[in-house]
Amino acid sequence: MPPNQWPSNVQYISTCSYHFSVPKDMRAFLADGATSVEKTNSQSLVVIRRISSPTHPAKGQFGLFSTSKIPTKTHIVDYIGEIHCDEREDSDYDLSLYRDGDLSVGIDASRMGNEGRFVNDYRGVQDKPNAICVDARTRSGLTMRIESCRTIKKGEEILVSYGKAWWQARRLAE
Ligand SMILES: C[S@@+](CC[C@H](N)C(=O)[O-])C[C@H]1O[C@@H](n2cnc3c(N)ncnc32)[C@H](O)[C@@H]1O
Repeated sequence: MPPNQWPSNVQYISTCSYHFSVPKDMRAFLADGATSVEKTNSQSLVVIRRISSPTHPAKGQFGLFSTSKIPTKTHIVDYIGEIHCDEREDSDYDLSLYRDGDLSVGIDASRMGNEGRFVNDYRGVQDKPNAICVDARTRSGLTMRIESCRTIKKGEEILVSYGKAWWQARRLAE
């Protein structure tokens, strides 16, 4: 069941979907170790909320907020979406998962995803991120996780760094 505030034009999924642009051998590598659908605790640790703070640079959009105190180094939620190898220049929901020479693998949550797609960048909100994106081999294969990098208070927004390259690419496109 999609959580509250879920947009009707985006498919809610709980495991990544593979786009046909992922070559067969790459797909086998990424899915290596996948056994069954991994149960996530996403709905208990985070909630999607509209941002109302007038000073927040993403005011009016949505963000991800903690529902309870989260200790440091805790797996908060997976970043789930469409695993692809084609260009997604127009997507603001595309994270890099893996690179093998010229082949780059991303997770794009613009058309399908889970709560992870609502994580905002810390820039303009606070001095440092309180969470990080890490790749991990889990029972779903190679995935991207959002983990706390310090204790997060109940009700705090979960904020990562998208990386300088992510912002530079968008500035150049403007
Ligand atoms: C992965 S989405 C995050 C969720 C998004 N806020 C939403 O409501 O769907 C990335 C987009 O969020 C916005 N965003 C995230 N962090 C931001 C920040 N620090 N400053 C300005 N905009 C931000 C930008 O519009 C960016 O393209």
